[in-house]
Amino acid sequence: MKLQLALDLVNIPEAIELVSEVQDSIDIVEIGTPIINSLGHEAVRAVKKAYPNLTVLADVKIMDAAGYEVQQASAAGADIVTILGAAEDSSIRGAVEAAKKEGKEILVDMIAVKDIETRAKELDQLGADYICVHTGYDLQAEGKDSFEDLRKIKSVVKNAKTAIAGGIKLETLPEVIKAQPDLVIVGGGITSKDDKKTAAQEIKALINKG
Ligand SMILES: O=C(CO)[C@H](O)[C@H](O)COP(=O)(O)O
Repeated sequence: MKLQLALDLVNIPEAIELVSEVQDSIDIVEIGTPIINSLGHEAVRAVKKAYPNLTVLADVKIMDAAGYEVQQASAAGADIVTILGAAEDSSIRGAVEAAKKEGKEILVDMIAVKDIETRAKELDQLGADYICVHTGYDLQAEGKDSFEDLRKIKSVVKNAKTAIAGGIKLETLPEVIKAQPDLVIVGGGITSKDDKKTAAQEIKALINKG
């Protein structure tokens, strides 16, 4: 099980500083959608340049023109690029093809997908590298989580790695670990803490215990 740190509400210097505190505990750093929407791929480029050995995920949440979008994110230094599970099959195929060509990976974000099991089966067939259940901020505010969705995709996905995101913190991690995803994505559970290094270390230690 790997740990991905999601950076959503910081600027580029803050992102670089934050990663320096927690880099020993994380496997992947995500440049979140809000950063890319406001600062563009420059944020991906800067973090990859600062940490060339760290796997960088660009959370661009692609919905269309997927081959082109994957190329752009890859050129900026992303190792993993996200697309939405609700996108057309042709877009998913375009993303997977472009990623393969560049030696990168695709993470499909299942946010807002209603029939999680059926779509996860299809995405698995379409060649997604990761399928990620995700409770976005708006549903987190309503008290929702993705634990049941994770169990559902784990039961149908045969080839892709599985991931979970959305409001995960140390206290809820045991529930996540029970379902054994390949990747656990944590944003606020680390970034909102005063002592981010310790928060990341505690989360990583629990993940390592499995
Ligand atoms: O993709 C996102 C929001 O759309 C976030 O990066 C993801 O939800 C993880 O952050 P947090 O742990 O703070 O929910």
